[in-house]
Amino acid sequence: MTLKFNRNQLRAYFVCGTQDVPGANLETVVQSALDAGITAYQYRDKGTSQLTPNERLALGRQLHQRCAAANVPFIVDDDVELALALNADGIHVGQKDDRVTTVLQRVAGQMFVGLSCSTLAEVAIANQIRGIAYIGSGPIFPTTSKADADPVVGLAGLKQLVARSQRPIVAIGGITESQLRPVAATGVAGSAVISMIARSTDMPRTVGAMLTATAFQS
Ligand SMILES: Cc1ncc(COP(=O)(O)OP(=O)(O)O)c(N)n1
Ligand SMILES: Cc1ncsc1CCOP(=O)(O)O
Ligand SMILES: [Mg+2]
Repeated sequence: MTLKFNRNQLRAYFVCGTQDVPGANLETVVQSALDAGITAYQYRDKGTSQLTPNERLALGRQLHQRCAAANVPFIVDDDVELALALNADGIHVGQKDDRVTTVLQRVAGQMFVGLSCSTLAEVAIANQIRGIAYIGSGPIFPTTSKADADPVVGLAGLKQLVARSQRPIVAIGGITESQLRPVAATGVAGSAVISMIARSTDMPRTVGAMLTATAFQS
């Protein structure tokens, strides 16, 4: 049985793959983040990842087990067949991935679906599609973690997207601890980050700051 979506899962959303933690063990990093209190984990293994498809599947099984033990949703990025093979709790797709309507039909209610929207036009279209659980919007600030990132949205742009969206929005892209409160003040349900957690020297403090910033959002 997969975990059902609720917007509080977006409060401290960790996105990470092997490419983001060179020289480290992704399982160890994710377990530390779970112990620190993340509310969602997205398995986004791509780009310079050196894993074979079978290795990616095997690692995904291990990561899902760790998330399940912590009652934290395990979300797969992009790859519908991998998400189904892992019985993931959710999948996240972007505007350049499989069409979200196709993904919704393919997963047929087996998992929740998140969609990337970085413009008002994309949000308006998403509002018309039944079944989308949440929206990921960004990059809010410049990022070095995604080579093909869209233009920077900024806090003012994010506020406009929140006002237009009928689904909860999680902000992503270049978010640092000093920006958590200004990001939360736009009305988003939370922040999704790679570097801020993956490179943290004090994960309990970092994740705690994410949770504190969104403490009174729900
Ligand atoms: C929570 C969240 N928001 C946005 C993204 C970006 O997705 P996408 O635009 O498909 O880009 P890639 O991550 O696939 O490079 C995300 N992954 N998660
Ligand atoms: C996956 C993704 N989508 C938009 S920006 C981004 C990268 C976020 O990484 P970081 O938190 O290190 O900027
Ligand atoms: Mg994608």
